[in-house]
Amino acid sequence: MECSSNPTPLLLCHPPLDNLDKEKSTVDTNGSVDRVIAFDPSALRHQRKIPAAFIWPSIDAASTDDDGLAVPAVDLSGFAGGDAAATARAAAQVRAACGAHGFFHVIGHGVDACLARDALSCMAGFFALPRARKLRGRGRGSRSAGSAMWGYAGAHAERFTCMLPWKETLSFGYRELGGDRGVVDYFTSNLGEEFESMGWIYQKYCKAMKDLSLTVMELLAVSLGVERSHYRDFFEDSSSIMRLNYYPPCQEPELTLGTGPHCDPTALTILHQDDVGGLEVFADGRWRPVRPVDGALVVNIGDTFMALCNGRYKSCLHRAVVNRQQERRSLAFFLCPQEDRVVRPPSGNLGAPRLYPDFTWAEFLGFTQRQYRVDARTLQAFTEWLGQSPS
Ligand SMILES: C=C1C[C@]23C[C@H]1CC[C@H]2[C@]1(C)CCC[C@@](C)(C(=O)O)[C@H]1[C@@H]3C(=O)O
Ligand SMILES: O=C(O)CCC(=O)C(=O)O
Ligand SMILES: [Fe+2]
Repeated sequence: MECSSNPTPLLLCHPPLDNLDKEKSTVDTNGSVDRVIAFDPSALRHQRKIPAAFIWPSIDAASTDDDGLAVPAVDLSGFAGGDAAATARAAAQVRAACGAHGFFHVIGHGVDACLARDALSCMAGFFALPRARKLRGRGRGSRSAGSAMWGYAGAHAERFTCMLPWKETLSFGYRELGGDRGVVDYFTSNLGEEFESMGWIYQKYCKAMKDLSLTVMELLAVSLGVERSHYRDFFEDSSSIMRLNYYPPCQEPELTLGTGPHCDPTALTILHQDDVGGLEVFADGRWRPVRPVDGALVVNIGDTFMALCNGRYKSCLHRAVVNRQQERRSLAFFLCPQEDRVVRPPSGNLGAPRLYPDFTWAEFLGFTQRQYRVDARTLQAFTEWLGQSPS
């Protein structure tokens, strides 16, 4: 199973790489472009055709093969309980999946089923609000790397001019700090006091995702033959991104995409998708659905982990398609290193030569916010750009 071949080596509506200034790579803004459209699904619903800005090249859109991707269901309960045979089995499953395409399901993960259900269902209340109200969720205050990404976005129309994704998102940062109510505060200060209970749901959900991602980090270490706590320790002070994705039904789903083809630049993604389906992975030269499995969460390796394991495990191209009939919801928790931590593989058995230079998450995040690449080369392009830039 190979995921590296590239269906569309395209760069989306952005300035060329050479125009980038390394000094500015850690700041949080994305040289914004003229706004072309306000994504309001309730108004767009009444139009027969979708606006041209949402149309993707036919090579990208709607080429789904029905052949679902084989993703193992990795049971974490035995591993977490210290069972040696269960650990060996889980590590072997993860090794095979991550060496091939980087996607697997986790079951027996210990995330409270009611919390997971509430986190998926309560986002409906937010996305049903009038657009002006949702825009209050744009976020304010934080100057940390990536904070330009925080808040509500309708089709990213304020960032891009063409090939817009057919989705609305609400994004916010997550960091485990004393007091642990950063998410609640984000909701109440940006959306209003009436969003406090929703804030608590995501506060608890993010904590559950952080704990789960550290468990997965331990399993990844075991599977790679690295000291068990190595990656867990690295991500203990992580500063992650939580994103709520809402994909409205679309009258011309074969012309557009909910999320365009990309590799997650982050370290690890835990995706909780509803039962509609839409996630697809580019493996063995075609787009293959990852079908929803009740109670399972989808985990995938991102570019930053690929660098942390010197390319042993793959960060694979994926996307989300939309459909005519049903809205779809997904929750993505992106585990990211603390901004200034240096990303480098552990010395020892992951071997030389090094495939990627040292970098920090702040540098890489800044790069991705200027360069959204609809191909599998983001990390490669970043590496080349770092090499070219004066240090
Ligand atoms: C660091 C990130 C940038 C994106 C959100 C997280 C992880 C994945 C990235 C993204 C989903 C890749 C596809 C394009 C994108 C613009 C999107 O459709 O949302 C990306 C995110 C982003 O830059 O906001
Ligand atoms: O919604 C999905 O299924 C995938 C979304 C995704 O890949 C992302 O947000 O990075
Ligand atoms: Fe993704």
